[in-house]
Parts: sequence; C-alpha cells; structure tokens
Amino acid sequence: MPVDLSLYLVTDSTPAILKGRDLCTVVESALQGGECCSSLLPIIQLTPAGVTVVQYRDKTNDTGVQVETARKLHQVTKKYKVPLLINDRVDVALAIGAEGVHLGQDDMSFMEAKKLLPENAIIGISTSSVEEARKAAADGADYIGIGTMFATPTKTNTKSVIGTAGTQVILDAIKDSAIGTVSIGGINHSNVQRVLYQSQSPKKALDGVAIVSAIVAADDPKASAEQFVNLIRNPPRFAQASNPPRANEAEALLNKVPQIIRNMVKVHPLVHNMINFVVSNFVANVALSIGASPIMSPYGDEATDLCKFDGALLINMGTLTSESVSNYLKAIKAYNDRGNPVVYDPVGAAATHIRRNAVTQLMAGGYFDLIKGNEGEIRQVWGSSAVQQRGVDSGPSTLDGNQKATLARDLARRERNVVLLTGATDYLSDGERVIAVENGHPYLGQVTGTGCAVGTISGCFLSAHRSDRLLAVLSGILMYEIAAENAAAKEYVRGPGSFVPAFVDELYAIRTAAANGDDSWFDGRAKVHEELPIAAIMALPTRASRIRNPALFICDIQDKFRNGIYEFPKLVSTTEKMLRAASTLQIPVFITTQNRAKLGKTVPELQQHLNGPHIRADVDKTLFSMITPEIEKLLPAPDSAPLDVVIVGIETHICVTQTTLDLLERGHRVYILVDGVSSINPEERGIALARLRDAGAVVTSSESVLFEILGDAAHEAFRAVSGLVKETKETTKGALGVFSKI
Ligand SMILES: Nc1ncnc2c1ncn2[C@@H]1O[C@H](COP(=O)(O)OP(=O)(O)OP(=O)(O)O)[C@@H](O)[C@H]1O
Ligand SMILES: Cc1ncsc1CCO
Repeated sequence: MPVDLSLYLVTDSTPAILKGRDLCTVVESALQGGECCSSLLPIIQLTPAGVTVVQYRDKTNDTGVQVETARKLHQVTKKYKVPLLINDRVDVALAIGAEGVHLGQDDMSFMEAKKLLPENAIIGISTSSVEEARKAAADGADYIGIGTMFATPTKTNTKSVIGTAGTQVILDAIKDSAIGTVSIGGINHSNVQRVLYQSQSPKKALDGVAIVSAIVAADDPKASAEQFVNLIRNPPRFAQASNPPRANEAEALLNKVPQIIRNMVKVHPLVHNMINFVVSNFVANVALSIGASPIMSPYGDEATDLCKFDGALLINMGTLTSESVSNYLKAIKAYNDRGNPVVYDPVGAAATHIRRNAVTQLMAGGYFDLIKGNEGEIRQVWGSSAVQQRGVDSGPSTLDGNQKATLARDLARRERNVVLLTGATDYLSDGERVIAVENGHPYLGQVTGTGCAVGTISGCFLSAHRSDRLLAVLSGILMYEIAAENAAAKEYVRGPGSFVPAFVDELYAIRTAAANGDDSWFDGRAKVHEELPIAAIMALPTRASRIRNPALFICDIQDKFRNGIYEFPKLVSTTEKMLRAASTLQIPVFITTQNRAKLGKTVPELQQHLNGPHIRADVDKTLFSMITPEIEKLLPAPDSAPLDVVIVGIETHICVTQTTLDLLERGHRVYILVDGVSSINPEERGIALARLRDAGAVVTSSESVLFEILGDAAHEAFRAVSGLVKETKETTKGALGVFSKI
C-alpha cells in the first residue's frame, strides 16, 4: 500500500520526553501542524501536509497498556486520515486494526508478518546496510527506515550511525526499486534540510524523515511539525545545482577566470577565519593582499553577527583544542542557515584520534561548500581509516593522479559540494567536472600555511562568485599559484624565506592589475586540464594491501553452459560472492558474454548484481579474450597505474586463458580464482592454471583475494566483507572442495 512518508512521527512514551503530557494529545497537536501550509509548492519531491504517518513505539509498557494506548491513538490518527503503524508488535496491530507495522531486524520476519496481517497492511523494515535494504526491497516491504542518521544522546551506538554518506550508498543500492525510504536518527529542525539534500543519490532520494523527540518533546508539537513541513518543502539555502560537464570545459572555465578575479577584488569580501595560530598572521596578509577583508575569530557565538556581512567562513582545525569543535559547529550553523559559503580545511585530519573524531563530528554537523586538503586529509574525510599522517603534512602518497582525481570527484559527489585536493598538481571537482591545476612552485610546499591560505582565498572567491563554486575556487588557486610562480622567478628570491614577502607582493600586483582591468598577467599562464577519472574510489587501497587497483572480470557465465561445464553452480556461487563484494567495495566490474544471441545472457542468479555505477562494461563478443576493443578503451592508459584484475568465468583454458595473457601483456596483474573458473573437461583447468601461473598470473582463491583487497581489519568495508565471507562459508567450502583438486 503506498504511504506518504514525508513527515513520519515516531512516538516515545518515556516520561522525560512526554513531560507529564498525554501521548494522544501530543500526537494530535503534531497532526494539526502543517494544515496552514498546504498551498506551498513542493521542492524536494515531498508533499507533506503535517505529519503524514504515525508510528506507535513503546518499548516499556506491557501488552495491555500498549493495546489501550494504540487504540486511543488510532482514533486520533483516523480523524486526520493518517496511517498508524505499530512498532514490533504485530499482535497489537491486529488487535486494534492498525494500518500496519514497523519491524526491526530482530523482530518477526517480514514474511511471517505478511502472513498474519491483512493483505493491504503497510509493512516497514528498519535497515542500516545495503544488504538489509536490498532484502527488504526484494521481499516486497512497503518502505524501509534507514538509520541511524546521527548519534543522539539516547542512541550512542556509533557503529550503526551511517550519516548522509551511508544513507546515500543504501539509496543508490536500491535505486531500481519503488520501495519507500525514510531516514531516522537524530533528525531535527537544524539538520533536516541537509539530510534530505546530502543523502540524495543520483537516482533515488529519501521519501521522508522520521522524527522523534524534536516533535514529541517539543513544548509546542504543532509548531514543531509546522516548521518541519516548511523545511522539508524547501531546499537548504546552500543548495546548488551542479553544472553539467561540457566539452572543452577547462578552456571554457579559463576564459571566465580573469573576470571572476576582477569581480572578487571589487566585492572586497569578508572572510571569517577560524584558523590555527601558526599561520594566522600570514593568512590574514594573503587575504589583504588579494583585496579581501580577513577577520580571525575562534569564538563560535560571534558568527551570528559576522555571518550577516555575507562573507565566507573558513574552518581550519590546525590547532584544535577541546573547545574548537563546539565553536566550529555554532559558526557553521550560522553560515549554513544564511546560505553563506563555508570552507573546511581538515588540517592533520589523519594524524591523531582526536582529529579523526573531529572530522566525523564536523562532517555530521554541518554543510561545507568546499572541502580542501592534501591527500592524507582528503582520504581521511572520505573515511579511509587506514590513513596515517605524520603531523600536518600529507605523508607519502599512495595514489596516482587518476586516483586523486577520482577521490576528489567521488567525495564532492557524495557530499554534494566542491573538493580541492592540493599537492604539486591540485585536483578540483564538483562531483561532475574534475580539473587538474599544475601551476605553483615547489617553494609553496616549503612554507607553512600556504595550504591554509588556499582555504582562505577559496572562501573569498566563493563569497564573491556564487553561481559556480568550482569556477570560483579555480580562479582563486590560479591567482595564487601564478603569483607564486612570479615570486619564485624574482632574482632576489633565494629560498622559502625570501619567497614569502615576494609572494605577498605578487598577489598584490595581480590584485592591482585586476582592479585596473588589466588581465595580461594571465595570458597563457594557466596549466590546467580536465581529468577523467575511471576508477571508483571506494576501492582505495589501504597501506597493507598489495592489490592497489582492483577490477573484477566476469567471463562468459551464460545459461547455455549450465549443463556442460564442470561444477557450474559452484562457479556461479563464487562469482555471486565476488559481485556482492565488488558492490560493497565499489570495485569496477567488467562482464562479457560469448555470442549472447546463441548462448544466452549472463545467468539469472547473477543478474541482480549487475547494476550500479561500478559496473563498467557488459559486452557481447566473438573474440575469445575479454579484451575486446570496447573493453580495451576502458582500461587505464599504458602509463597509468596497472589494474589488479580478479578473474572468474569459463572456460579456463580458452577465454579465461586468452584474457589473462592479454592483460599480462598490457602490464596488468591478474588473479585467477581457482574456485571461480571452470571448463567442460575438468582436466583442462589444471593444465591452463599451471600455464597461466608460469606466464605470471597469480592463482589463488576468492577468500584470499577479498582479504588481500581489504589488507587491514581497520578498512571501512571490513565488517561488510567479512560478514559476506561468513554468510557464504558453506558454498565457499563446496566450491573449494571440487575446484582445489586441480
Ligand atoms: N611541488 C609543488 N609544486 C607546485 N605547487 C605546489 C607544490 N607543493 C605545493 N604546491 C601548492 O601549494 C599550495 C599548498 O598545497 P599543499 O598541498 O602543500 O598544502 P598543505 O600541505 O595543506 O600546506 P600547509 O598545511 O602547510 O598549509 C597548493 O596551492 C599547491 O598547489
Ligand atoms: C605546523 C602546523 N601545526 C599545526 S597547524 C600548522 C600549520 C600548517 O597547517
């Protein structure tokens, strides 16, 4: 039964929340909220008219009281034509004729509940992982509750906290299903718009938000519900449509840069810096020299006044203290509410436990228009727990240019903002476009605060130019890095020490030229190109992993082979496990079929796993090798990092062999899974595997490869992948039982 999930109220009967009030009165008040606003136009595909569904959740009272309370609540909800769902208790729902139930993972199963309840009853399921969400969708649940969104004082089990990033991954995984979705956990008036905005995956958005204490504990539940209705009907003030990529984007952007710089100088923006004490003076001088107006203020409460000047806020956590995070959060809220830009520079993000925690709190606590940092910092923000920074420097790089570009793009896409990953080459992305900037000078890496100043400068440009954030930041870095090149070229500059004053002078010189309408300083100077990432960044290698650039190749697992191939079902089960892991880890997958018209599609058991952004190719072929011209085009260029191809499929001695040899010839590494390859004659397998091992391929097992990709139990996907290994241990055993006897 379709249900409007827009504003989903979950009740709480604990005395501290109800504060002596009757639950039915509180719920009725909340149901009245929003009646006044029904003429507003929906903006985020939500059309609430007050609370749209009520869930009665009562973990303490006994059955008699629950039945009685639910019956009374039902009288109220019926008056407002809003469905009442009962948490956990199918028996209570049946007793009072409620419209449906909401079930947790440990409650009665969906199938059991379906059997007991009337046919049109609404059934919702709590989920916190892709697996649970997919299962609920496949079972036919009406909606899923996705959570926990944010940690709350009452729910401190941080393991289940998935944030907007985790919610987005779940939404993406079920994008082809019509199942309803509602986010739950710590949602209140100040974060509801951001939850809806940042959780959105390209093809599926949340249908609503579940609210508990922000309505039930509110002094005026009606006013609270009304405020929610208004908020969920409108996008947050910082929302911005991203610009679709165009051909020759870098060139088109460069043409606009001088004008953006002239305008920034004219606007003379205020930049509010919450910045470390090491670089404070240098950064203030850099801001002044480009024509902006800096103010250094670490005191969060001051932001309520400062944000009214419509400048930008910079959060630079270089010298974090016990009070910093709460001050930052107050300031971020003030700027977010006003829609003024906020830049986050997570200095030293991966250096200590305290900084890693600060990243988590800040990312959950507000919206950043720009996240800027070096490789180590951006990796930490992405969530790779295996990063270790020594101090504030980036540490040794583990990513090549393409991977950095991909990281910047995927983080920007996930957060729906702009990301700048700095280094000798800077990578700037808004989630669609990725621009690489090669200007600058090595002296910049030898002076402390040059990265911090990029944050401040970016804030100035974001404040002055609001319609295209990527262009604004690009203009800032080009002004900055060309000034650095000019300074380093002065004959009196002999090293980082004499470089600093010359650099401030050169920034000032460009600012003066721009103020006079003179753009000649820019002619032919920008070293900028568009970078096209190919990989998906969830598969970022950990330091401990030798498989740095994994890809999964699935060779010709088609229906017509089902009866001929030795132990075909076992090869399919290994492949299914690898496909599920590839989805969790977002490892790129390449699939082929041999003469599909004659031999059929990839087998139905695998079809449900063949969707998602990580599926890079599904190609029909006549060649025996999978390296067809179409697939060849998608492989990394010869001078980029080679792939670690994990291959499964049939037949070992023909298509698998020829694919492996082609890949080895092109410099890639190949891992052949013994439990994932087969032939018609089992004896062919051993001969082929021995030959391929001689040729340089690694012959190994699915489980071994999965743990090698993880490399470290601290990998963010460790729990998910080890859970999968555990779940499939019987089929793995079965496959190894037949396939390891080569
Ligand atoms: N070798 C280099 N060649 C050219 N430009 C560089 C080089 N190293 C750094 N830069 C530039 O210096 C600026 C700062 O980048 P960097 O990655 O050093 O920041 P950071 O590590 O955050 O610095 P800090 O913490 O000292 O402020 C960027 O604009 C970057 O392009
Ligand atoms: C050296 C240093 N330590 C904390 S912040 C900082 C400046 C570079 O970001």
